Amino acid sequence: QYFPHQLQNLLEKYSQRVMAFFYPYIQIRFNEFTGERLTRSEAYSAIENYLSSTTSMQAKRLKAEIGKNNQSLVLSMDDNEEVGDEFKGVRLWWASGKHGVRAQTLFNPVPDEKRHYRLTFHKKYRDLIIGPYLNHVLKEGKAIKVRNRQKKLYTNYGSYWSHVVFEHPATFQTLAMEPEKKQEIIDDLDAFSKAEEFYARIGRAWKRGYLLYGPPGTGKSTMIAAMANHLGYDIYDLELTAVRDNTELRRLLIETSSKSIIVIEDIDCSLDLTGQRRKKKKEKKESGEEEKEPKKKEEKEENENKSSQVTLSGLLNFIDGLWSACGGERLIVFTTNYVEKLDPALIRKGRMDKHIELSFCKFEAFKVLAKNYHKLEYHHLFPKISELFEEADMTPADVAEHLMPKSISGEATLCLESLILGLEKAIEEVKLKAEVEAKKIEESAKNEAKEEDK
Ligand SMILES: Nc1ncnc2c1ncn2[C@@H]1O[C@H](COP(=O)(O)OP(=O)(O)OP(=O)(O)O)[C@@H](O)[C@H]1O
Ligand SMILES: [Mg+2]
Repeated sequence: QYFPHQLQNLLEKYSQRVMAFFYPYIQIRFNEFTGERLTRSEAYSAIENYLSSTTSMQAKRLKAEIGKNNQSLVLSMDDNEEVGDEFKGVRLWWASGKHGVRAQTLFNPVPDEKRHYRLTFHKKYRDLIIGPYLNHVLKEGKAIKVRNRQKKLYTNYGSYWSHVVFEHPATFQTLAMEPEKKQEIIDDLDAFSKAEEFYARIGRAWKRGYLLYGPPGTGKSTMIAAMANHLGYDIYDLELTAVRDNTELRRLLIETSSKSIIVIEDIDCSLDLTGQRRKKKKEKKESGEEEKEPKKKEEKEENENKSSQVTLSGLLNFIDGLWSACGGERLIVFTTNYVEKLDPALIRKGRMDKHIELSFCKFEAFKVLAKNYHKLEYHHLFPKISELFEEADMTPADVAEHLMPKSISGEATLCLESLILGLEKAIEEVKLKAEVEAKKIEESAKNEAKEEDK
């Protein structure tokens, strides 16, 4: 009161400077609830996730909650705990705390405890921390959230998506495949999921197309599940035959969210996609030449078109058209049993970035299954099985069938013996078939010779 006003101001200013001199740290507070309407802050929850990965190692008092998928415990720092972190050699500290308790009222149903995180660091690293470090924290935190979130499986009934919780247990670890090939796919997926900046720089939509092909039971659908589990993406299983026309297709595809895999199974049979475009060309040609088609055929085509009018060009337009660019990070996966039947336009390079062949089980892939099913690293029957795999074509699905224990206490040896019988039978069948074929050819050759004689 006795101080002149100015003097008081001056004193405050200097005391702050003196403080700053002895206390060379900067503190930033991140409140849980922000804004006038007190919504939960995105930064706070990202930090919470980020810290959950490091705190469980460091902090001594933790809070545990059941995660959203009802399976795992999520650990976070308890109130008033502190943990350290390091970024490019710079030490910094995170502390959790409570503040400004406000009474809960009828109109203010926000919890009366308000939490915050406080970040402390030396002021000479101000630029490094406020820029790159906080960006890193937010990005990591969001990535962890995606990893922990519940994945969904969408299916279209007609023109609407409906979803169920996606809980397929398949992972790349349980997938039977040659190790190098598997690793190549995993690396490819990882590179894609981290390539946001790259795609932005080259000016392309952040998406990637895979074509999985191979005989039935070789693990195409299983691999899609493993991809979704690996990346934490949702799956949109698009049933093309239920989509009426291109407009509907476009609507469905616009409704898909980022971080998802759009799957079109059995692309060769889900539509007469392969034929339709050619048919149209033919029609044009024929009408140009003013040749009238027989009526019956026209009617038949009309009927076909009624059930589904999605065309190959409609699909292609989506794949590299504008819609695919709205909101990035999507994988598009086609599967087929007959790659050679597909229209070249659909699979030309640049459209489907990666072609993956899933094929018959070989010994390396079998070893993965033996490990999964029986925890076997080695067994005295392995050399024999290895030999048989050289000759036999058996799908992983069939091999898995043999390895499936027949009883709870199922013996590994029994399963392996059953597999050996199966492999021998497969080889036998191939030989028989070849013999029958040879006979047929022989006979037809004989017949031809006879006719020539006549
Ligand atoms: N490579 C594999 N690794 C592990 N299990 C496999 C593999 N391939 C097939 N299986 C097993 O066989 C079953 C059928 O496999 P899946 O449905 O993935 O085959 P697909 O290639 O999609 O066949 P289709 O062409 O008929 O759709 C699965 O339940 C899975 O357990
Ligand atoms: Mg399948």
